[in-house]
Amino acid sequence: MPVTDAAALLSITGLRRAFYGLEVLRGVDITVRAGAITGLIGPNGAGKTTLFNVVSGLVPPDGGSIRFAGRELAGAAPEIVSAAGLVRTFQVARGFPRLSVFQHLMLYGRDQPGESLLPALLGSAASRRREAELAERAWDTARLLNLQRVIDNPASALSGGQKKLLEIGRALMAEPRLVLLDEPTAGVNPVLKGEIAAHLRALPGRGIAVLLIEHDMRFIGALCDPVIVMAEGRVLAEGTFESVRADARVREAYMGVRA
Ligand SMILES: Nc1ncnc2c1ncn2[C@@H]1O[C@H](COP(=O)(O)OP(=O)(O)OP(=O)(O)O)[C@@H](O)[C@H]1O
Repeated sequence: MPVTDAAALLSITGLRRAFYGLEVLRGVDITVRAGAITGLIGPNGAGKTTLFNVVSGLVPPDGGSIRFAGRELAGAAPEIVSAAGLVRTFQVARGFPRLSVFQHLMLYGRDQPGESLLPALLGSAASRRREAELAERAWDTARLLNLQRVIDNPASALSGGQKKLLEIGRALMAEPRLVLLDEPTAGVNPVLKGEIAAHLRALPGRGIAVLLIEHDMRFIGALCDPVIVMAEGRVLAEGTFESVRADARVREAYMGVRA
């Protein structure tokens, strides 16, 4: 019987998924606490992105449990998962290059279950109120991520780092309790990495827990506690950054795979 952790927001147990007979997730057990920024690391091909794909409902699991905020979400469709407050970002930011930052934020805020197009088209007082609330939230999100100065610029005109921030903003507009961030600093310069870290550090204080995949160990070390290490479709180690870094099994898993 697994020990239940009172502060567990997300409890994944025995999660399995294979592609064409190749087992990519081989019984993953992970607990994510509310109020924490949890790091997920591991060599290429360990199964980290697949784990995000399964947890966010894009890929159904072959077996196992995903309990989030007291609900079983294994196999649930992506919109059910995000409506439950579990929202993800992608390695390569998605979106519409010609839409402005503001339009992006509004779009993803509006893209919520229960949001019907009809009242918006009819222009009822309730839908106007909802639009005004959304606009306020979009501005709040832009300010939180220091995107307010570029709020009217098209997404295509943003720097690589700003695109990453917009991807995070998109997730925040869904009012999540947990965000899954897939390589939030990939391709970003060191100064902006520091800025992204500072923005992420503010999220637990707003009631948003974070689980992030990242290859930049300095970023992980500065931001994440605990750190979970995956290798070959399983969790290999978990603890503080210092403890997993000192773990011989972790060193071995990385050896020769990535400097
Ligand atoms: N839809 C799919 N069809 C077939 N194989 C897949 C699919 N998705 C993932 N895989 C395979 O699963 C394995 C794990 O990939 P995954 O992207 O989850 O690893 P990762 O730990 O995120 O690696 P990286 O750090 O390089 O992003 C890889 O061998 C990959 O080719």
